[in-house]
Amino acid sequence: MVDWVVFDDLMKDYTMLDDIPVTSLPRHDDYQRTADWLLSHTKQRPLVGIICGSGLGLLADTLKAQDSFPYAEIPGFPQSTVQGHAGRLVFGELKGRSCVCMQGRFHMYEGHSLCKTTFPVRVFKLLGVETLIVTNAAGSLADGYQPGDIMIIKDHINFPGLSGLSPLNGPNDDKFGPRFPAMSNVYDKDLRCLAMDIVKQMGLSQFVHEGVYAMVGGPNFETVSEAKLLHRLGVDAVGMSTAPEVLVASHCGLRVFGLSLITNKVVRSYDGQDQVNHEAVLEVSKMRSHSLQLLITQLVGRMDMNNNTHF
Ligand SMILES: O=P(O)(O)O[C@@H]1C[C@H](O)[C@@H](CO)O1
Ligand SMILES: Nc1nc2[nH]cnc2c(=O)[nH]1
Repeated sequence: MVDWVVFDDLMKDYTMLDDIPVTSLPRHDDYQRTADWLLSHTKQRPLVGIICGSGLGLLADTLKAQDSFPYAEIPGFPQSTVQGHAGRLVFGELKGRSCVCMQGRFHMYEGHSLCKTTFPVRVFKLLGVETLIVTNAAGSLADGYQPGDIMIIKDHINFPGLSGLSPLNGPNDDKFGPRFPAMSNVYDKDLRCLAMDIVKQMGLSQFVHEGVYAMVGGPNFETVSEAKLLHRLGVDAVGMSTAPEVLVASHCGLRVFGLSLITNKVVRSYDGQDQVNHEAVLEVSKMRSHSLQLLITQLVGRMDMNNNTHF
């Protein structure tokens, strides 16, 4: 079993762009062992996996017939350290459909390697999950977005990925997916259309957009010049997560749907006193998390199942 304390110790001498010590990367058996432990501790057989972003963990509390496990009790699972991320894996039903929900995710800025931040996604795959729903808190660049709005993610720009930081670095495990996965249609179009339909029926169209999410490394928020750059590049919302999870999910054939909750406008002017902070991010997440929960619940209830790619 992968021992994350020993793993972190081994990794500390390596910058992420240097040679990663291949022998210390998690292997298929490590993911399988964690999945087998979970399958032997719950009767749920989830087809949908959900990753809750900052302040968005309340969704997990709405699952029916729950079995929940603190990350610390799950063999091989990493631990989360960020406020607003409870650190529990919750199994249960939404609209009668079996789901597994990460109440708290892992971020690169916590000091985790990317294969560690995405460890749960491959465990989901081995549990039988077919569709991954990712959520996050994000700052908006797009004109017309307001704090409290929801963005259906159409595509992403993975800045760490563009500079060589990928959870898929190292030998490829063909049991999970191909060496060179395509990413051109990574956010499932049918699910995006279905979500827009639900949004209209819920009367939320005014608050919901479709746009491009960019992942930056964090943990700092953007300088004004960085914000201007992101805006010019066509980024609608920026955050510090999601892209690596989506990459690993797509690599192993999971269908992906993503939502950003806009918690703040990214400051793009030197005038004014506006300063974003994590507490404000959590506050706004809580304010709108109910609409986000309803949207996800409806989506899970209406999505078709058993139709994704298997390797
Ligand atoms: O886990 P997510 O991406 O929702 O968390 C966002 C990005 C940072 O971790 C944090 C900043 O407030 O919120
Ligand atoms: N990078 C980044 N992440 C966020 N998460 C929530 N708000 C923000 C933001 O403004 N910038």
